[in-house]
Amino acid sequence: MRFEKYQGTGNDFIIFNGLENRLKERETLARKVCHRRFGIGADGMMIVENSNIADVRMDFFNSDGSVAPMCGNGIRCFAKYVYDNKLVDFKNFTVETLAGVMDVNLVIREGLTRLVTINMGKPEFETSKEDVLISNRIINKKLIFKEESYFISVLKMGTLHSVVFVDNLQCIDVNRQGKNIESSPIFTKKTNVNFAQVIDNKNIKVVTYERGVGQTLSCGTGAAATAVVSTLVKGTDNDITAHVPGGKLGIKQLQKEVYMTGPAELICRGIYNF
Ligand SMILES: N[C@H](CCC[C@H](N)C(=O)O)C(=O)O
Repeated sequence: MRFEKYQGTGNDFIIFNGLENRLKERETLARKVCHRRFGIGADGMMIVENSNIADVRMDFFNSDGSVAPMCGNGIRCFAKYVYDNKLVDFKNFTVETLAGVMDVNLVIREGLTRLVTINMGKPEFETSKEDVLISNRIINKKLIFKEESYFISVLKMGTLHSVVFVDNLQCIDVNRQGKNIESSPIFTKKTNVNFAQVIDNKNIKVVTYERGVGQTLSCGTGAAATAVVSTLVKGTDNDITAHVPGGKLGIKQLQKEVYMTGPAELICRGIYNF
């Protein structure tokens, strides 16, 4: 099967075209193709499918094979893939995801996609019992996970995110502490975890421990969720830069909707034996 591998601020993905291959056992395929030794290696896998409500549909899988409703870095790479492979004719189009229909806009320079802007929609602070057991609204609440206390905010930005602001990210063991929160029993289907630090009114730092993946170099929906909490709890600007280990993402909040702008790059393409 033909594949293309992309990265967006260091979050990397394998993309298959479901329109040319009827892909079965997709969760198994995701686990195998994302494996860093026995597969091609990636944080996630996306499959292009037809949609009745948008120009195209994106099915997203974490590297452990679990399905996730949305992926911010992934949808930027997905948008570049469908445009460059002429599956859509315009640089502004819609993508159906399990989190709803997203508007994407490609910034093309010298015929190449340089940046992609995604309207991620509105953040949801009211979480259901389906996601969080203890309360349906957690904003800057002190909670204890494995005897360590955190001021945590929980929201849906396409997918479920927990945000913890700290004074110094250097003091956080992202893998250990991220895992403790990600797999806490208060989250019925686990959570993505973002540790963040305010640099100034227009810049924040974010490091993410992703549900179903582990620590990544970047998480687009996580950066967006963190920017929203930063404005709410820390009073930072509505238009900021999120500095992630793999690069930078622009996050703008406008009339309650959240727009993310960032890069999407083709790494390679080839044939995957499955
Ligand atoms: N890396 C993605 C988030 C994937 C979310 C997934 N890990 C989940 O289980 O929700 C992003 O750039 O937004």
